[in-house]
Amino acid sequence: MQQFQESIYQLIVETSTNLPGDVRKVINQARVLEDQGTRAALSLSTIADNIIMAEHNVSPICQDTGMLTFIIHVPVGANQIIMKKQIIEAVKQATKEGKLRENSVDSLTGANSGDNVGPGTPVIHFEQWEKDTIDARLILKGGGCENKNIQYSLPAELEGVGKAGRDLDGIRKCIMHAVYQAQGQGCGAGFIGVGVGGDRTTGYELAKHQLFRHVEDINPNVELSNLEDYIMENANKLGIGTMGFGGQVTLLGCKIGVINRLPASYFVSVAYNCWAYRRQGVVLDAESGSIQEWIYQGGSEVSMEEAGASGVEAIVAEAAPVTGREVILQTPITEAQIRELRVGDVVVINGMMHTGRDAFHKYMMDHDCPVDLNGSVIYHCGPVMMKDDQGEWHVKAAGPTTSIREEPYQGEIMKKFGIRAVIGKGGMGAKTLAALQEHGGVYLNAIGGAAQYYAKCLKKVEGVDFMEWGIPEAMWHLQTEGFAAIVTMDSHGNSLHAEVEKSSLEKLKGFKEPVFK
Ligand SMILES: O=C(O)C[C@H](O)C(=O)O
Ligand code: SF4
Repeated sequence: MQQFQESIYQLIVETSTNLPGDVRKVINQARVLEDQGTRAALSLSTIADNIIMAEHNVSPICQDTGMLTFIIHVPVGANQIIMKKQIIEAVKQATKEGKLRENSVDSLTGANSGDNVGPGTPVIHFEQWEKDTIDARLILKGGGCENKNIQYSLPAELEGVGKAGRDLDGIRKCIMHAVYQAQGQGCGAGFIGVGVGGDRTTGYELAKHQLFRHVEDINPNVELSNLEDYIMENANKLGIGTMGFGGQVTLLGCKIGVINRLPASYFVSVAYNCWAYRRQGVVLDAESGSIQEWIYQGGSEVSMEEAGASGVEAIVAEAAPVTGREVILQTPITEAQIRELRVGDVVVINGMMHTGRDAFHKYMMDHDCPVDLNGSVIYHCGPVMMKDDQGEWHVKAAGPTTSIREEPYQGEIMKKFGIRAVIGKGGMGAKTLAALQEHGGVYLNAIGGAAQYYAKCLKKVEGVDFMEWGIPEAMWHLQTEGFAAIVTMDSHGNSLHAEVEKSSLEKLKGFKEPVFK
């Protein structure tokens, strides 16, 4: 088993940096379906560019490299203790080399272990089988989409679709509702794995396991296969679209599995996965641990049909049909400049910007900030960073995180420090919208998961505060050039997120009548 650790390392790098072929194909299909020049089409072309960049740079597709979850099938007698040790070593190495973000955090103290290893992480499941090879699969499912998982206990009364009973039609309603409630916060267009039955734990486990199926496979259970087809056809009618911007494509895949349950329980568990659907697998020789074959089609075999222009040029070039407006802003930004902006405008930012996410927002409620934030931009982002031999930091991956988590604090923090713009993804709620109006602020939606694309715009790391919170939570001071994002909440009370949520709820109501009798 001399090569086992190296093979697992390769599996991690491939999973984090090269989106598999089956996933790429459906993203390409989605691009064809979306009307050119819309916000959704714009997002998809940025996503496609980002996939190409990650493969080329051998760097994380998304900065959130997720909960490392390994499922390993081994021949009878294989030494799982040694394998576990080697998996952990491979994880540490991949983290050190910037292929994974430091993502394992003490739940009570918030301390980051720094190497992705800690109680409960990484997740490793072993299973014995009769074959004489090892099958090692890995999924990297990020926190934002994990937060959009949902579990239903039937019967239930669900918003929009009404009563969901203990039958196939009840399951249908749960899934439609699950897609609706995710909106754009889980970086849709997404994939869902559904587990029917089990208890609360095994139901979710089954749901996550469905994400290991091939995108194009057909469910051998005819009833479930029909339901999967129904969901694929109809979930896209909700009009939520990529990033929740509205559009034709909301869901890219739906896989449903079933296991037995207790008479009293009827759970429908839904695992929501973002477009950055990172899972791969390898078949290994049980003697040497060397890779015999890859289980999912390699990313490099499916081209992403590079957009004509790439990066910022693509956003700017395609911006005109979206709103007709593209605004370049140099920080610090004035209130008057912010009041000019309207939902739909594309904003390109140059100058300083600062990252701030969960720890930052809570802390700043009753502390001073180490830097002057008047007229500044806060970026909801936990980047992947690497220090070079000269001790200088570099941004390796830096897409936005889900902004709604900062809803309790955001408005007050903006007013307290004079912040003019926040950048994130998925939108924010009524409290922030009111504060934007009162104070003169704007919410900019960046394309979730486009971590390579945005890293390229973050030219220089000027400094960092709060390193004791760990790399993702620290406050990074970044010099940026050509950072493009879309105004989705303005200072005039308009919110694209509120609009899409409202219109998709109306559409969801159209799915109330029974379909599967
Ligand atoms: O933690 C992150 O960087 C992002 C997270 O996966 C999210 O979607 O909010
Ligand atoms: S930021 Fe978006 S793409 Fe990245 S892990 Fe979170 S949900 Fe997925």
